[in-house]
Amino acid sequence: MKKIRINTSAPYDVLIERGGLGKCGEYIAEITAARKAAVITDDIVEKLHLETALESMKKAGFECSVYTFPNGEKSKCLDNLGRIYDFLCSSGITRKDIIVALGGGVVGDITGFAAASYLRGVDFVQIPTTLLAQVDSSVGGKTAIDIPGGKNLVGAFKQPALVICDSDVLKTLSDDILSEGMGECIKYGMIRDEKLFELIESHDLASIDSIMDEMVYKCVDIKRQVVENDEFDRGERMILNFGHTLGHAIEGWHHYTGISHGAGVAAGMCMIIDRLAPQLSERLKKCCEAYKLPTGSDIPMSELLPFCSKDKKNEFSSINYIICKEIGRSEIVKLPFTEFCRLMEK
Ligand SMILES: NC(=O)c1ccc[n+]([C@@H]2O[C@H](COP(=O)([O-])OP(=O)(O)OC[C@H]3O[C@@H](n4cnc5c(N)ncnc54)[C@H](O)[C@@H]3O)[C@@H](O)[C@H]2O)c1
Ligand SMILES: O=C(O)C(=O)C[C@@H](O)[C@H](O)[C@H](O)COP(=O)(O)O
Ligand SMILES: [Zn+2]
Repeated sequence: MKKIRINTSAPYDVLIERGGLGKCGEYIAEITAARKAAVITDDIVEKLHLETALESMKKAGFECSVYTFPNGEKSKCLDNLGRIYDFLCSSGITRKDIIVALGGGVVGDITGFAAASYLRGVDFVQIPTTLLAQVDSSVGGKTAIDIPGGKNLVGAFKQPALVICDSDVLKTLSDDILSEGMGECIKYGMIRDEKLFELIESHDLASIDSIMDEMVYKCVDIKRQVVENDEFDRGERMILNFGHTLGHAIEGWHHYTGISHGAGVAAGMCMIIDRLAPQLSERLKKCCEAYKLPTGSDIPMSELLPFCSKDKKNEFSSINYIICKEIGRSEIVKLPFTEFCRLMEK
């Protein structure tokens, strides 16, 4: 097993272990005195992996109640959040109990926000079951839901008490969902680590499993460094948003149904690189293509820019966007929003 300690305001470990799901009860028992656990998942993960998790948790002495919701980004919404609060309330969850998010980024983000707000805060554990969730959403404490006005506009910072990444669990992912996770992995290479980018570009969707644990470890470790330096996203952490200014806009334009987050990020990275660092375009696009990710979007820029006006990186009438001039090196650029629009519409 590999362990990465995340030294944020509330420090915790990320465990990376094949077969870790079957030991989750034991690991959770080590970090909490809780006896009651509220497990939140979606309907696909429920069928594939819930039983393994519950068996282990019950063996470790937890009394578990389970809430399942329909899979997909549409569930990361206010209505579903309300139903989660009702579930936590009817399950008798107290501040001393534990909430477990078993699923992809959607389960993790909404469960995390419920844990941040229910009773003004209950400890929670992330058991990420998609590649995207293992390398990104389960670590760092950003929790959120979407509202019609934009992506992740309502949320809180709430660090999990533990993260358990089991790469065996990723074997049940379809190629499409695996590919979406690669969007964020490519992002890490682009912003911080040329060697990681080289490792990724020397593989493809069919061969990526052979370097899965190494890749997950490297991505989580980059996220650790960035989040430890800027937990609350006021400076350096914004680099983790590379590709997201336009990516989130594409997701919003599609009403959170037509395109996944990881695919949106890939398209967003390619679009900004095309315009502002074209010398990197060919290499980035080739890498995205190897993982069957989009390298752009047909949506007119004029229809995407209104979504960018709601970006959380905005300050007054300026936007902070992320650019890489070289692979492995990123910078944050602050520009008046009108100037950003002019650059994007070129
Ligand atoms: N909080 C953060 O820092 C952060 C970082 C990146 C992304 N996100 C958010 O994460 C979300 C995207 O996460 P995602 O890509 O995991 O999407 P997701 O949670 O919707 O999962 C994608 C699909 O995979 C299915 N699935 C999950 N695990 C599976 C498994 N092991 N086998 C088979 N199917 C499985 C799900 O049921 C779903 O249909 C977005 O809402 C995005 O905004 C948050
Ligand atoms: O952890 C971060 O910081 C990130 O930006 C990671 C992103 O991959 C993730 O999609 C995040 O949820 C986006 O955050 P937001 O603040 O733009 O909503
Ligand atoms: Zn993301």
